[in-house]
Amino acid sequence: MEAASIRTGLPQTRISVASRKISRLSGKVGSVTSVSFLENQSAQTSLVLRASPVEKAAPIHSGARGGRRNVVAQSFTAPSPGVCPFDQTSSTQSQSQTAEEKIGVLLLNLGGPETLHDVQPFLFNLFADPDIIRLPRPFQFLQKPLAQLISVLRAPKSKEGYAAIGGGSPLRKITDEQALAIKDALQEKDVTVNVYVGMRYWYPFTEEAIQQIKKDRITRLVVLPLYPQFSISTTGSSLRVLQNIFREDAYLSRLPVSVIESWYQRQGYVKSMADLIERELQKFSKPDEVMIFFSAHGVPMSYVEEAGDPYKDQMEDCIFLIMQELKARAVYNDHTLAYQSRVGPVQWLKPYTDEVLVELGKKGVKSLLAVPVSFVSEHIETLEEIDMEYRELALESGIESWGRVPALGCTSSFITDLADAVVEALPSAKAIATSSGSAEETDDYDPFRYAIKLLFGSVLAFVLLFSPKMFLAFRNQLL
Ligand SMILES: C=CC1=C(C)c2cc3[nH]c(cc4nc(cc5[nH]c(cc1n2)c(C)c5CCC(=O)O)C(CCC(=O)O)=C4C)c(C)c3C=C
Ligand SMILES: [Fe+2]
Repeated sequence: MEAASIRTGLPQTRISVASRKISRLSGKVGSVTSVSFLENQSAQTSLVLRASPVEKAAPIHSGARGGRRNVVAQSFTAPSPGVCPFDQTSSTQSQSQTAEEKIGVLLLNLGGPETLHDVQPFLFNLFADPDIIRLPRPFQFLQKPLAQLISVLRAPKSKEGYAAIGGGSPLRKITDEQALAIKDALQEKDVTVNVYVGMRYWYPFTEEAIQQIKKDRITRLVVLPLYPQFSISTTGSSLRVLQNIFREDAYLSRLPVSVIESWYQRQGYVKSMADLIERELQKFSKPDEVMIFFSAHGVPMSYVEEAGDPYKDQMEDCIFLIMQELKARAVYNDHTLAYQSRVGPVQWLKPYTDEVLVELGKKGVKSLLAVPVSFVSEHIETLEEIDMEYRELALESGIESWGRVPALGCTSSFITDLADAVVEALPSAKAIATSSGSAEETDDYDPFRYAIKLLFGSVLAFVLLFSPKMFLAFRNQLL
């Protein structure tokens, strides 16, 4: 698989700015772009893998909140001959490396509230993320007060959504299942790994996963965000968290790491999506007359136009590849792409899913197959937004026949492909270099300054947001 098939959007400099010093690494393993999230990599820190005959089956722990372990699958042993050996470099470190190799795979995901009680604090974590609400530098001290306010305003609407899908997000359960499936798929390839789940906004948090990785003395780590396409708001945000944790820690900063930045371009993913689409099309009475409607989670337009988020380019590329695969199978349906789930009073990527559905209905489209394409598990936006809200809107707009492609979940061809991506990424794992945080990044550690900022920020946020005009603008968009 050639490097030329990888189209990840933007040149390194723009990505670096966009995702706060998350820099791309040169290495491209198969069709996966491997990245490391800190600068100043040194070949001197690469480690040698040695096969170990010892294999110890370990119990499986399902991650749980509040300090319970989030290793969803683990066992310690050496990689397969297919992965091993790695080239030994000239470093002293590698020469002294004799311990068995313990490979970790860290799955990154968004996380979701497990109960209705979790919804507001989950939303707070989400909106407190500077990669989700990107405030200009002078206003960054408003981040947490704003997050508090927006999460409280948004919570009732979100709760309704989560209540409609059973009272909580299924994300954790599905991600745990995917972790186990990836572990098993790797084991079938004779690669024994521990798989960890690190969520960005809810349990098990990424920080917990990293603590477990440290405890387990993992010696090589592959980071696999469960987002096919890269966005500053998803993969970028999770990598920023990792970057911050890794650079402060002596063990972690020496750990060889490979990050699979985006993988929508992998054949296994594209073919698995095409399989699902083909299968769902067959459920319609006239399959070739069905409009294939790709619905992606949106991001604010400014992410793409100002911050250089490659998400839109990657999404369009992804749809192109899936349609190309379908054409190769003689499936020539019309298709379209729109963006869903916008939040707040700013412009998001267009066209918007709801508006396109209405237009298609007006144009006389009668059969439509919705394909969620930015996420690989069922979640609130598939189960509630697409299956309930958009379905109803489509039927009201004149569409008579509605279908929806399920999320990939644990589809075996897809899981096998992710396992392949891990194997391909292993050789390019590189240790990060330690560097101290910038003034901006270490700012929050001064509790006194933090308290003053929080107080001042809260007052300002409330004054701004409770001015009738601002409040109404926000409220109308959030509720
Ligand atoms: C590729 C996927 C996603 C992108 C890009 C993304 C950006 C993004 N999201 C919000 C705001 C919210 N997202 C919420 C839930 C949510 N988001 C994603 C994925 C992406 N988000 C998923 C999979 C989920 C669902 C998790 C689950 O519990 O099932 C929510 C909460 C739900 C709601 O109230 O609608 C919010 C809010 C922003 C602002 C953003 C880009 C800046
Ligand atoms: Fe989202």
